[in-house]
Amino acid sequence: MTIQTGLNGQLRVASDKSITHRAIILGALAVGVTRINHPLLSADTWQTIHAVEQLGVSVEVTEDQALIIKSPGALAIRSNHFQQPLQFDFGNSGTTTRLMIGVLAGLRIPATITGDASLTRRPMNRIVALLANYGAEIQTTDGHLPVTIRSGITSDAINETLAVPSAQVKTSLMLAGLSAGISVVIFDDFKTRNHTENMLSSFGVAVDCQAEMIFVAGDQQLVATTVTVPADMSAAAFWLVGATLQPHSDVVLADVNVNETRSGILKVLRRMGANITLMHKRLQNGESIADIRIRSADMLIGTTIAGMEVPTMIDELPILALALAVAQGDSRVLDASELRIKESNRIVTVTKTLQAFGAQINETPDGFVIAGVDQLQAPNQPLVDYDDHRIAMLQAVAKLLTSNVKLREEIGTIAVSYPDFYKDLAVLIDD
Ligand SMILES: O=C(O)C1=C[C@@H](OP(=O)(O)O)[C@@H](O)[C@H](O)C1
Ligand SMILES: C=C(OP(=O)(O)O)C(=O)O
Repeated sequence: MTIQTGLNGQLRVASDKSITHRAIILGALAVGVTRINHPLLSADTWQTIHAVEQLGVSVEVTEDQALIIKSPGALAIRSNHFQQPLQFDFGNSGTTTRLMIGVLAGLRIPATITGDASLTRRPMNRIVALLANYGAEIQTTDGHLPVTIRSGITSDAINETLAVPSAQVKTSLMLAGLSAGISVVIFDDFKTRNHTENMLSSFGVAVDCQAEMIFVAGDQQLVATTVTVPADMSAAAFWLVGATLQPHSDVVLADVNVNETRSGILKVLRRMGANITLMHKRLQNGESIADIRIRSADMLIGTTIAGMEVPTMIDELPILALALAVAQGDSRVLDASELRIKESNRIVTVTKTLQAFGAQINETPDGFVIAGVDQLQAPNQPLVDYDDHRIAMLQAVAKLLTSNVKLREEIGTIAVSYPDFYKDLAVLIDD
Protein backbone atom coordinates (compact mmCIF):
# COMPACT_ATOMS: atom_id res chain seq x y z
CA MET A 1 0.00 0.00 0.00
CA THR A 2 1.28 3.45 -0.85
CA ILE A 3 -0.24 6.81 -0.14
CA GLN A 4 -1.03 9.09 -3.10
CA THR A 5 -2.83 11.84 -1.27
CA GLY A 6 -4.24 12.19 2.26
CA LEU A 7 -5.77 9.64 4.60
CA ASN A 8 -9.52 9.91 4.17
CA GLY A 9 -12.63 8.14 5.39
CA GLN A 10 -14.43 6.88 8.43
CA LEU A 11 -13.80 3.75 10.47
CA ARG A 12 -14.08 2.10 13.85
CA VAL A 13 -10.59 1.08 14.94
CA ALA A 14 -9.86 -2.02 17.07
CA SER A 15 -11.82 -2.29 20.30
CA ASP A 16 -10.20 -1.34 23.57
CA LYS A 17 -7.71 -3.94 24.77
CA SER A 18 -7.67 -2.86 28.44
CA ILE A 19 -11.46 -2.85 28.66
CA THR A 20 -11.78 -6.22 26.90
CA HIS A 21 -9.32 -7.90 29.31
CA ARG A 22 -11.24 -6.48 32.27
CA ALA A 23 -14.68 -7.42 30.91
CA ILE A 24 -13.56 -11.04 30.37
CA ILE A 25 -12.14 -11.30 33.88
CA LEU A 26 -15.06 -9.59 35.62
CA GLY A 27 -17.43 -11.77 33.55
CA ALA A 28 -15.54 -14.81 34.84
CA LEU A 29 -15.84 -13.64 38.47
CA ALA A 30 -19.57 -12.85 38.09
CA VAL A 31 -22.38 -15.33 38.59
CA GLY A 32 -24.40 -15.90 35.41
CA VAL A 33 -24.09 -15.07 31.72
CA THR A 34 -22.15 -11.98 30.71
CA ARG A 35 -22.27 -10.69 27.14
CA ILE A 36 -19.41 -8.57 25.79
CA ASN A 37 -20.29 -6.65 22.64
CA HIS A 38 -17.48 -5.52 20.32
CA PRO A 39 -14.69 -7.23 22.29
CA LEU A 40 -11.17 -6.94 20.95
CA LEU A 41 -10.32 -10.43 19.68
CA SER A 42 -6.54 -10.21 19.37
CA ALA A 43 -3.60 -12.38 20.42
CA ASP A 44 -3.44 -10.70 23.86
CA THR A 45 -7.13 -10.89 24.70
CA TRP A 46 -7.26 -14.55 23.62
CA GLN A 47 -4.72 -15.15 26.37
CA THR A 48 -7.22 -13.81 28.90
CA ILE A 49 -10.05 -15.88 27.37
CA HIS A 50 -7.96 -19.06 27.66
CA ALA A 51 -6.98 -18.11 31.21
CA VAL A 52 -10.56 -17.92 32.47
CA GLU A 53 -11.46 -21.09 30.56
CA GLN A 54 -8.85 -22.89 32.63
CA LEU A 55 -10.76 -21.79 35.74
CA GLY A 56 -13.80 -23.69 34.44
CA VAL A 57 -15.55 -20.67 32.92
CA SER A 58 -17.19 -21.13 29.51
CA VAL A 59 -16.47 -18.56 26.78
CA GLU A 60 -18.17 -18.59 23.37
CA VAL A 61 -17.79 -16.26 20.42
CA THR A 62 -21.15 -15.57 18.73
CA GLU A 63 -21.66 -15.09 14.99
CA ASP A 64 -21.66 -11.33 15.48
CA GLN A 65 -18.30 -11.63 17.31
CA ALA A 66 -19.67 -10.97 20.79
CA LEU A 67 -18.35 -12.99 23.75
CA ILE A 68 -20.70 -14.96 25.96
CA ILE A 69 -19.16 -15.82 29.33
CA LYS A 70 -20.91 -18.31 31.58
CA SER A 71 -19.55 -18.59 35.09
CA PRO A 72 -20.57 -19.98 38.48
CA GLY A 73 -18.85 -16.89 39.98
CA ALA A 74 -15.82 -16.24 42.18
CA LEU A 75 -17.20 -17.94 45.29
CA ALA A 76 -17.84 -21.22 43.44
CA ILE A 77 -14.47 -21.13 41.64
CA ARG A 78 -12.77 -20.48 44.97
CA SER A 79 -14.33 -23.57 46.55
CA ASN A 80 -13.42 -25.75 43.56
CA HIS A 81 -10.40 -27.86 44.49
CA PHE A 82 -8.11 -28.07 41.48
CA GLN A 83 -6.25 -31.42 41.50
CA GLN A 84 -2.97 -30.00 40.18
CA PRO A 85 -1.47 -26.50 40.10
CA LEU A 86 -2.73 -24.81 36.90
CA GLN A 87 -0.18 -24.07 34.15
CA PHE A 88 -0.46 -20.86 32.16
CA ASP A 89 1.54 -19.43 29.26
CA PHE A 90 0.35 -15.87 28.65
CA GLY A 91 2.40 -15.30 25.50
CA ASN A 92 3.11 -11.58 25.02
CA SER A 93 0.37 -10.17 27.28
CA GLY A 94 1.52 -8.16 30.28
CA THR A 95 -2.04 -7.21 31.19
CA THR A 96 -3.25 -10.83 31.26
CA THR A 97 -0.28 -11.81 33.40
CA ARG A 98 -0.45 -9.08 36.00
CA LEU A 99 -4.25 -9.19 36.29
CA MET A 100 -4.42 -12.99 36.48
CA ILE A 101 -1.71 -13.15 39.17
CA GLY A 102 -4.08 -11.05 41.30
CA VAL A 103 -7.10 -13.18 40.42
CA LEU A 104 -5.33 -16.48 41.13
CA ALA A 105 -3.92 -15.19 44.43
CA GLY A 106 -7.42 -13.99 45.41
CA LEU A 107 -9.07 -17.26 44.39
CA ARG A 108 -6.24 -19.12 46.16
CA ILE A 109 -5.49 -21.33 43.17
CA PRO A 110 -1.93 -22.72 42.94
CA ALA A 111 -0.47 -22.10 39.49
CA THR A 112 2.66 -21.65 37.42
CA ILE A 113 2.76 -18.81 34.91
CA THR A 114 5.15 -18.19 32.07
CA GLY A 115 5.18 -16.26 28.79
CA ASP A 116 7.19 -15.46 25.65
CA ALA A 117 10.71 -14.02 25.54
CA SER A 118 9.46 -10.43 25.80
CA LEU A 119 7.09 -11.12 28.71
CA THR A 120 9.73 -13.03 30.67
CA ARG A 121 11.92 -9.90 30.58
CA ARG A 122 9.20 -7.75 32.22
CA PRO A 123 9.10 -7.15 36.01
CA MET A 124 6.57 -9.12 38.03
CA ASN A 125 7.76 -8.22 41.52
CA ARG A 126 5.77 -4.99 41.37
CA ILE A 127 2.64 -7.09 41.95
CA VAL A 128 4.05 -10.25 43.55
CA ALA A 129 5.70 -8.35 46.43
CA LEU A 130 2.43 -6.53 47.18
CA LEU A 131 0.34 -9.71 47.21
CA ALA A 132 2.88 -11.22 49.63
CA ASN A 133 1.94 -8.43 52.07
CA TYR A 134 -1.47 -10.13 52.30
CA GLY A 135 -0.19 -13.66 52.93
CA ALA A 136 0.16 -14.96 49.36
CA GLU A 137 3.14 -17.23 48.76
CA ILE A 138 4.38 -16.50 45.28
CA GLN A 139 7.80 -17.23 43.87
CA THR A 140 9.29 -15.36 40.92
CA THR A 141 12.40 -16.11 38.88
CA ASP A 142 14.57 -13.16 39.88
CA GLY A 143 11.51 -10.93 39.85
CA HIS A 144 10.35 -12.27 36.48
CA LEU A 145 8.38 -15.15 34.97
CA PRO A 146 8.09 -18.06 35.51
CA VAL A 147 6.05 -17.22 38.60
CA THR A 148 4.68 -19.92 40.90
CA ILE A 149 1.70 -19.22 43.11
CA ARG A 150 1.91 -21.65 46.02
CA SER A 151 -0.92 -20.25 48.10
CA GLY A 152 -3.28 -17.29 47.94
CA ILE A 153 -3.95 -14.25 50.09
CA THR A 154 -5.01 -14.82 53.68
CA SER A 155 -5.68 -11.26 54.94
CA ASP A 156 -9.19 -9.88 55.28
CA ALA A 157 -8.44 -6.54 53.59
CA ILE A 158 -6.07 -4.97 51.07
CA ASN A 159 -4.76 -1.46 51.65
CA GLU A 160 -1.99 -0.13 49.38
CA THR A 161 -0.54 3.05 47.94
CA LEU A 162 0.75 2.59 44.41
CA ALA A 163 4.53 3.09 44.23
CA VAL A 164 4.65 2.86 40.43
CA PRO A 165 2.25 4.43 37.90
CA SER A 166 0.75 1.11 36.85
CA ALA A 167 -2.92 0.42 36.20
CA GLN A 168 -2.02 -3.24 35.92
CA VAL A 169 -0.78 -3.27 39.52
CA LYS A 170 -3.82 -1.33 40.75
CA THR A 171 -6.21 -3.60 38.87
CA SER A 172 -4.44 -6.74 39.98
CA LEU A 173 -4.92 -5.72 43.64
CA MET A 174 -8.58 -4.85 43.04
CA LEU A 175 -9.17 -8.19 41.32
CA ALA A 176 -7.35 -10.04 44.12
CA GLY A 177 -9.73 -8.44 46.61
CA LEU A 178 -12.84 -9.13 44.52
CA SER A 179 -11.73 -12.73 43.93
CA ALA A 180 -11.15 -13.28 47.64
CA GLY A 181 -14.29 -11.40 48.69
CA ILE A 182 -12.36 -8.91 50.87
CA SER A 183 -12.30 -5.12 50.96
CA VAL A 184 -9.75 -3.10 48.98
CA VAL A 185 -8.44 0.44 49.49
CA ILE A 186 -5.91 1.78 46.98
CA PHE A 187 -4.30 5.19 46.81
CA ASP A 188 -3.36 6.00 43.22
CA ASP A 189 -1.66 9.42 43.08
CA PHE A 190 -0.80 8.77 39.44
CA LYS A 191 -4.47 8.54 38.36
CA THR A 192 -3.82 5.53 36.16
CA ARG A 193 -6.49 4.25 33.78
CA ASN A 194 -9.72 3.61 35.70
CA HIS A 195 -11.62 1.13 33.51
CA THR A 196 -12.04 -1.47 36.27
CA GLU A 197 -13.54 1.14 38.59
CA ASN A 198 -15.87 2.31 35.80
CA MET A 199 -16.99 -1.18 34.82
CA LEU A 200 -17.65 -2.56 38.30
CA SER A 201 -20.99 -0.83 38.78
CA SER A 202 -22.29 -2.59 35.64
CA PHE A 203 -21.49 -5.83 37.51
CA GLY A 204 -23.44 -4.62 40.57
CA VAL A 205 -20.39 -3.79 42.68
CA ALA A 206 -20.29 -0.49 44.58
CA VAL A 207 -16.99 1.38 44.24
CA ASP A 208 -16.16 4.60 46.02
CA CYS A 209 -13.68 6.69 43.99
CA GLN A 210 -12.54 9.89 45.68
CA ALA A 211 -9.67 11.99 44.34
CA GLU A 212 -6.75 9.54 44.58
CA MET A 213 -8.55 6.90 46.70
CA ILE A 214 -10.49 3.84 45.55
CA PHE A 215 -12.52 1.77 48.00
CA VAL A 216 -14.35 -1.48 47.27
CA ALA A 217 -16.14 -3.08 50.23
CA GLY A 218 -15.70 -6.82 50.78
CA ASP A 219 -18.30 -9.56 50.30
CA GLN A 220 -19.79 -8.07 47.16
CA GLN A 221 -20.89 -10.64 44.62
CA LEU A 222 -20.44 -9.72 40.96
CA VAL A 223 -23.59 -10.20 38.90
CA ALA A 224 -23.38 -11.00 35.17
CA THR A 225 -24.21 -8.14 32.82
CA THR A 226 -23.71 -6.79 29.29
CA VAL A 227 -20.62 -4.72 28.50
CA THR A 228 -20.09 -2.89 25.22
CA VAL A 229 -16.44 -2.18 24.46
CA PRO A 230 -15.56 1.14 22.77
CA ALA A 231 -12.80 1.59 20.19
CA ASP A 232 -9.27 1.87 21.58
CA MET A 233 -7.53 5.23 21.89
CA SER A 234 -4.23 3.34 21.66
CA ALA A 235 -5.24 2.04 18.20
CA ALA A 236 -6.82 5.37 17.15
CA ALA A 237 -3.50 7.05 18.00
CA PHE A 238 -1.88 5.72 14.79
CA TRP A 239 -4.45 7.49 12.61
CA LEU A 240 -4.57 10.60 14.85
CA VAL A 241 -0.89 11.09 14.10
CA GLY A 242 -1.01 9.73 10.53
CA ALA A 243 -3.84 12.03 9.44
CA THR A 244 -2.36 15.00 11.31
CA LEU A 245 0.95 14.63 9.48
CA GLN A 246 -0.25 13.65 6.00
CA PRO A 247 -1.48 16.62 3.92
CA HIS A 248 -5.07 16.47 2.53
CA SER A 249 -6.28 14.11 5.26
CA ASP A 250 -9.74 14.07 6.79
CA VAL A 251 -10.58 11.06 8.95
CA VAL A 252 -13.40 10.24 11.36
CA LEU A 253 -12.81 7.54 13.97
CA ALA A 254 -16.07 6.25 15.50
CA ASP A 255 -16.83 5.26 19.11
CA VAL A 256 -13.38 5.96 20.55
CA ASN A 257 -12.84 5.80 24.30
CA VAL A 258 -11.93 9.36 25.32
CA ASN A 259 -11.78 8.64 29.07
CA GLU A 260 -9.51 11.34 30.60
CA THR A 261 -7.15 8.72 32.02
CA ARG A 262 -6.49 7.48 28.47
CA SER A 263 -6.76 10.46 26.16
CA GLY A 264 -3.68 12.55 26.93
CA ILE A 265 -2.61 12.21 23.31
CA LEU A 266 -5.58 14.34 22.22
CA LYS A 267 -4.56 17.17 24.56
CA VAL A 268 -0.94 17.02 23.47
CA LEU A 269 -1.65 16.90 19.74
CA ARG A 270 -4.07 19.81 20.08
CA ARG A 271 -1.58 21.98 21.94
CA MET A 272 0.94 21.18 19.19
CA GLY A 273 -1.52 22.57 16.65
CA ALA A 274 -3.37 19.47 15.44
CA ASN A 275 -6.82 19.81 13.95
CA ILE A 276 -8.91 17.45 16.08
CA THR A 277 -12.59 17.69 17.04
CA LEU A 278 -14.73 15.43 19.21
CA MET A 279 -18.28 14.73 18.11
CA HIS A 280 -21.27 12.99 19.75
CA LYS A 281 -19.65 12.65 23.17
CA ARG A 282 -21.60 10.11 25.23
CA LEU A 283 -21.34 7.64 28.15
CA GLN A 284 -21.32 3.86 27.77
CA ASN A 285 -20.76 1.43 30.67
CA GLY A 286 -19.22 4.29 32.65
CA GLU A 287 -16.77 5.24 29.86
CA SER A 288 -16.80 8.49 27.84
CA ILE A 289 -16.79 7.82 24.14
CA ALA A 290 -16.86 10.09 21.10
CA ASP A 291 -16.33 10.17 17.35
CA ILE A 292 -13.07 11.95 16.54
CA ARG A 293 -12.45 13.98 13.39
CA ILE A 294 -8.84 14.61 12.41
CA ARG A 295 -7.74 16.86 9.56
CA SER A 296 -4.16 17.52 8.50
CA ALA A 297 -2.36 20.17 10.51
CA ASP A 298 -0.70 23.12 8.76
CA MET A 299 2.10 23.16 11.27
CA LEU A 300 2.98 21.43 14.54
CA ILE A 301 4.93 22.98 17.39
CA GLY A 302 7.13 20.95 19.73
CA THR A 303 6.14 20.42 23.35
CA THR A 304 7.17 18.88 26.67
CA ILE A 305 5.33 15.87 28.06
CA ALA A 306 5.97 15.09 31.73
CA GLY A 307 4.53 14.12 35.10
CA MET A 308 0.84 13.30 35.39
CA GLU A 309 0.36 13.47 31.62
CA VAL A 310 2.56 10.46 30.99
CA PRO A 311 0.27 7.68 32.32
CA THR A 312 -2.61 9.12 30.27
CA MET A 313 -0.76 8.28 27.03
CA ILE A 314 1.86 5.70 28.00
CA ASP A 315 1.12 3.35 25.07
CA GLU A 316 0.71 6.25 22.62
CA LEU A 317 4.15 7.77 23.25
CA PRO A 318 5.84 5.72 20.48
CA ILE A 319 3.53 7.08 17.75
CA LEU A 320 3.38 10.53 19.36
CA ALA A 321 7.18 10.68 19.09
CA LEU A 322 6.71 10.59 15.29
CA ALA A 323 4.68 13.82 15.49
CA LEU A 324 7.28 15.39 17.84
CA ALA A 325 10.01 14.44 15.35
CA VAL A 326 8.55 16.75 12.69
CA ALA A 327 7.21 19.50 14.98
CA GLN A 328 8.94 22.87 14.93
CA GLY A 329 11.45 23.38 17.75
CA ASP A 330 12.47 21.12 20.58
CA SER A 331 10.41 18.54 22.41
CA ARG A 332 11.03 16.51 25.52
CA VAL A 333 9.40 13.47 27.04
CA LEU A 334 10.22 13.12 30.76
CA ASP A 335 9.09 10.82 33.58
CA ALA A 336 8.43 7.99 31.15
CA SER A 337 10.89 5.35 32.35
CA GLU A 338 7.98 2.85 32.41
CA LEU A 339 8.50 2.73 28.63
CA ARG A 340 11.64 0.70 29.26
CA ILE A 341 9.64 -2.26 30.61
CA LYS A 342 7.02 -2.70 27.92
CA GLU A 343 7.05 -5.35 25.13
CA SER A 344 10.41 -3.85 24.18
CA ASN A 345 12.50 -1.14 25.83
CA ARG A 346 10.49 1.53 24.02
CA ILE A 347 12.89 4.36 24.91
CA VAL A 348 15.55 2.50 22.95
CA THR A 349 13.35 1.08 20.19
CA VAL A 350 11.49 4.34 19.46
CA THR A 351 14.81 6.21 19.35
CA LYS A 352 16.42 3.69 16.98
CA THR A 353 13.33 3.52 14.78
CA LEU A 354 12.94 7.27 14.38
CA GLN A 355 16.69 7.80 13.90
CA ALA A 356 16.44 5.37 10.96
CA PHE A 357 13.89 7.80 9.44
CA GLY A 358 16.26 10.74 9.91
CA ALA A 359 14.74 12.13 13.13
CA GLN A 360 16.89 14.09 15.59
CA ILE A 361 15.93 12.09 18.65
CA ASN A 362 18.08 10.94 21.56
CA GLU A 363 17.21 8.84 24.56
CA THR A 364 17.43 10.06 28.14
CA PRO A 365 17.06 7.87 31.24
CA ASP A 366 13.33 8.59 31.42
CA GLY A 367 12.33 9.60 27.89
CA PHE A 368 13.56 11.44 24.80
CA VAL A 369 14.88 14.78 23.61
CA ILE A 370 13.82 15.63 20.09
CA ALA A 371 14.76 18.49 17.77
CA GLY A 372 12.11 18.75 15.06
CA VAL A 373 13.19 18.30 11.43
CA ASP A 374 11.32 19.52 8.33
CA GLN A 375 10.99 16.10 6.81
CA LEU A 376 11.69 12.47 7.57
CA GLN A 377 13.01 10.06 4.95
CA ALA A 378 12.37 6.40 4.28
CA PRO A 379 15.11 4.36 5.95
CA ASN A 380 17.81 2.93 3.73
CA GLN A 381 18.09 -0.30 5.70
CA PRO A 382 15.46 -2.92 6.63
CA LEU A 383 13.87 -2.32 10.02
CA VAL A 384 13.28 -4.82 12.80
CA ASP A 385 10.14 -4.41 14.90
CA TYR A 386 11.69 -5.77 18.12
CA ASP A 387 8.64 -8.07 18.44
CA ASP A 388 6.69 -5.08 19.72
CA HIS A 389 3.29 -4.39 18.15
CA ARG A 390 3.35 -0.67 18.88
CA ILE A 391 6.80 -0.31 17.30
CA ALA A 392 5.62 -2.33 14.26
CA MET A 393 2.67 0.05 13.79
CA LEU A 394 4.84 3.13 14.34
CA GLN A 395 7.13 1.86 11.58
CA ALA A 396 4.20 1.15 9.24
CA VAL A 397 2.82 4.70 9.65
CA ALA A 398 6.28 6.27 9.31
CA LYS A 399 6.98 4.26 6.14
CA LEU A 400 3.61 5.18 4.70
CA LEU A 401 4.29 8.89 5.19
CA THR A 402 7.85 8.82 3.87
CA SER A 403 7.96 6.39 1.01
CA ASN A 404 6.37 5.61 -2.33
CA VAL A 405 7.42 2.03 -2.01
CA LYS A 406 4.60 -0.44 -1.48
CA LEU A 407 4.13 -1.21 2.22
CA ARG A 408 4.63 -4.87 3.11
CA GLU A 409 1.89 -6.16 5.36
CA GLU A 410 3.65 -7.76 8.31
CA ILE A 411 0.74 -8.55 10.53
CA GLY A 412 2.35 -11.03 12.98
CA THR A 413 3.35 -8.72 15.81
CA ILE A 414 0.53 -6.28 15.15
CA ALA A 415 -2.09 -8.99 15.83
CA VAL A 416 -1.28 -8.58 19.54
CA SER A 417 -3.54 -5.51 19.72
CA TYR A 418 -4.80 -4.48 16.24
CA PRO A 419 -5.38 -7.44 13.89
CA ASP A 420 -7.21 -5.27 11.29
CA PHE A 421 -4.56 -2.54 11.17
CA TYR A 422 -3.82 -3.03 7.44
CA LYS A 423 -7.52 -3.42 6.54
CA ASP A 424 -8.21 -0.09 8.25
CA LEU A 425 -5.26 1.48 6.49
CA ALA A 426 -6.69 0.31 3.15
CA VAL A 427 -10.00 2.03 4.01
CA LEU A 428 -8.22 5.32 4.68
CA ILE A 429 -6.14 5.14 1.52
CA ASP A 430 -8.85 3.89 -0.87
CA ASP A 431 -11.69 6.22 0.12
O1 LIG B 1 -4.04 -1.82 32.73
C1 LIG B 1 -3.90 -1.94 31.50
O2 LIG B 1 -4.77 -2.46 30.77
C2 LIG B 1 -2.65 -1.44 30.90
C3 LIG B 1 -1.84 -0.60 31.63
C4 LIG B 1 -0.56 -0.09 31.11
O3 LIG B 1 0.49 -0.83 31.68
P1 LIG B 1 1.08 -0.49 33.13
O4 LIG B 1 0.10 -0.80 34.15
O5 LIG B 1 2.32 -1.36 33.26
O6 LIG B 1 1.43 0.96 33.09
C5 LIG B 1 -0.46 -0.20 29.61
O7 LIG B 1 0.85 0.06 29.19
C6 LIG B 1 -0.92 -1.54 29.12
O8 LIG B 1 -0.88 -1.58 27.70
C7 LIG B 1 -2.35 -1.82 29.51
C1 LIG C 1 2.18 -2.48 27.13
C2 LIG C 1 1.21 -3.03 26.42
O1 LIG C 1 0.50 -4.14 26.77
P1 LIG C 1 0.76 -5.26 27.88
O2 LIG C 1 1.39 -4.62 29.07
O3 LIG C 1 -0.59 -5.84 28.17
O4 LIG C 1 1.67 -6.30 27.26
C3 LIG C 1 0.72 -2.38 25.17
O5 LIG C 1 -0.31 -2.83 24.66
O6 LIG C 1 1.34 -1.43 24.64
